[in-house]
Amino acid sequence: MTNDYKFEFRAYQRRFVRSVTTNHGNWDIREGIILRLTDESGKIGWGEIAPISWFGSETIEQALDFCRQLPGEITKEIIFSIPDELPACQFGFESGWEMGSGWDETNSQFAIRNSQLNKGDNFITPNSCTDAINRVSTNSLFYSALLPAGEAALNQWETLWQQGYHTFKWKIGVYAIADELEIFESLIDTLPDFSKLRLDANGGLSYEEANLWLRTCDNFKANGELPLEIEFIEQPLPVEQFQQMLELSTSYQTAIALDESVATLGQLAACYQQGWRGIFVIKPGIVGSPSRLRKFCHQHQIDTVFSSVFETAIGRLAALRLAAELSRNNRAVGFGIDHFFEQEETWFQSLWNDL
Ligand SMILES: O=C(O)CCC(=O)c1ccccc1C(=O)O
Ligand SMILES: [Mg+2]
Repeated sequence: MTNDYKFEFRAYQRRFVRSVTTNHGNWDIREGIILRLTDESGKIGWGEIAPISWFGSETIEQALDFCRQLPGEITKEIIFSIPDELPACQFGFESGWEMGSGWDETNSQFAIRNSQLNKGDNFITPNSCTDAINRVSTNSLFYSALLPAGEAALNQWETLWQQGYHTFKWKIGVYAIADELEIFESLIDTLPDFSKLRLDANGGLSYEEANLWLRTCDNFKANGELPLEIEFIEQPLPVEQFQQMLELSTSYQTAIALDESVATLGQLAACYQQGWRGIFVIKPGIVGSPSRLRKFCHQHQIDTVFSSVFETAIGRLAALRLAAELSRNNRAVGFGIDHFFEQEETWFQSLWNDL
């Protein structure tokens, strides 16, 4: 058998049920690429390329250009030599290969802890990805749910709590800090005991604001009145201010998680080299090559939180597989279903029906 795979791809655009609001503004439509690799024995692997250029990955146009210049038949060598400038492509192609003909190879190399993905699972359709997700999910992972920014969080957590979420993430740095601190106090007062709260600033705080948030969180903790835990503040400062975040991480009790700063594997390695031993948010969809991510995580026992890039079921399965395999410290994964897309059942059929 040769090393050749038939390569097909389709670009997609999907509207979020609800707009995602961060300190960068509103995000309404997810654009990405679904790819299919078929080997000579007919084994199929689906992959997803879901870039977030404002977060440090390639743009959707760069990813499309890359796909368009490839021939209709590609090799494993091509898949494993995609340049680092295209991290979402590295993820999409490599995980597509793993799901198809690389499935046995990667599963024997890296036993999937508790995930109960069946050997012989045949991912003929994305629906089978969704089935597999349910098996990975219910068996080994806790989920964090994303709350809407601002006051809307106060009305949203309860529904999510009833759905079984106990860890919540709330975006900060979106509105004036005085207003957000006030909402924060109400949120803390109303969240049930033993819930966990993550605050994500998306790099949108000033140094003074970051200190104020950390001090406020530390005070809540010191007062001991919190049966709820503030798990961490995520990416308080812009990527360029790494040294300040390093300093903040040693000055406060409240933990800091880097996200934008470690968007790609190269950045992650650089932050580790420069002494970061706090939490690393890993978004597999844009971090780059899964095999190199595995190698890094096995070599350096870093504290990780795995997180979605709001991909569809195809990228989500590959990302959750990595999370189940590489997560430590039992931290909830940021793959809440809060911003799911419209027309979940039919979009794929219409995307691929001309093949
Ligand atoms: O991490 C999570 O809990 C949910 C995912 C999330 O917040 C996110 C999703 C897409 C782009 C950026 C981010 C972010 O963490 O800032
Ligand atoms: Mg984040």
